[in-house]
This record gives sequence, C-alpha cells and structure tokens, in this order.
Amino acid sequence: MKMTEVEIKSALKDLKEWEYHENAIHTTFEFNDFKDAFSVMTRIAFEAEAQNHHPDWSNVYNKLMITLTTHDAGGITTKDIQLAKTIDQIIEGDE
Ligand SMILES: C[C@H](O)[C@H](O)[C@H]1CNC2=NC(N)=NC(=O)C2=N1
Repeated sequence: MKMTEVEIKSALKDLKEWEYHENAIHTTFEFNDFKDAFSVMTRIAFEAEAQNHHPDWSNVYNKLMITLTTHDAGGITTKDIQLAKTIDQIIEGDE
C-alpha cells in the first residue's frame, strides 16, 4: 500500500542520500571508476531479486542514478524503503 507523504518524510530521516519527488525516491552515487560502479550494481541486482523489488536505474561510467518506486502501487511503499536501506548498506560496506 502507498505510504503517505508524512510517512515517507519520516522514513527518509534514516536515508540521508535519498530525495522524494514525483512519487519516487531518488539518489546518485559516484564511484572511482566503472568497475566499482558495476560491481555494486551487480550486488544490488541480487538483493533486488531476493526482495522481488527492482530499481529503475542508469549508469554512466562511474555514476549510478537510482529511482525507487512501487509500480504496482503507483508510489512509495515499504518495499522501496527496505530496498533503499539495503542499497545504502551495500554501498557503505564497499567504502
Ligand atoms: C509480479 C511481481 O511481484 C511484481 O511485478 C513486482 C516485481 N518488482 C517490482 N519492482 C518495483 N520497483 N515495483 C513493482 O511494482 C514491482 N513489482
């Protein structure tokens, strides 16, 4: 079920790199090079598959742009918040 704007704002307090707009949460990460970016993308892909929740993303060389939204619900659900937390953990562990 779609979260309310108040619920989303509250959840984002723990997700400092993420911004909410247009029914989705967004972030951009920058890595040293393409290999580092793609290696993190591979790890995120396996976690996304395990959670059965998938990012909308694009990659240009060392940059990774990620948008999370629940297409089935037309907005943010707890599945997006959970995946965002997982992504942050993968990236923090990689630093
Ligand atoms: C059938 C399957 O559970 C759904 O299509 C899932 C798969 N992954 C998904 N990922 C995202 N981001 N939104 C969805 O609505 C979604 N739906």
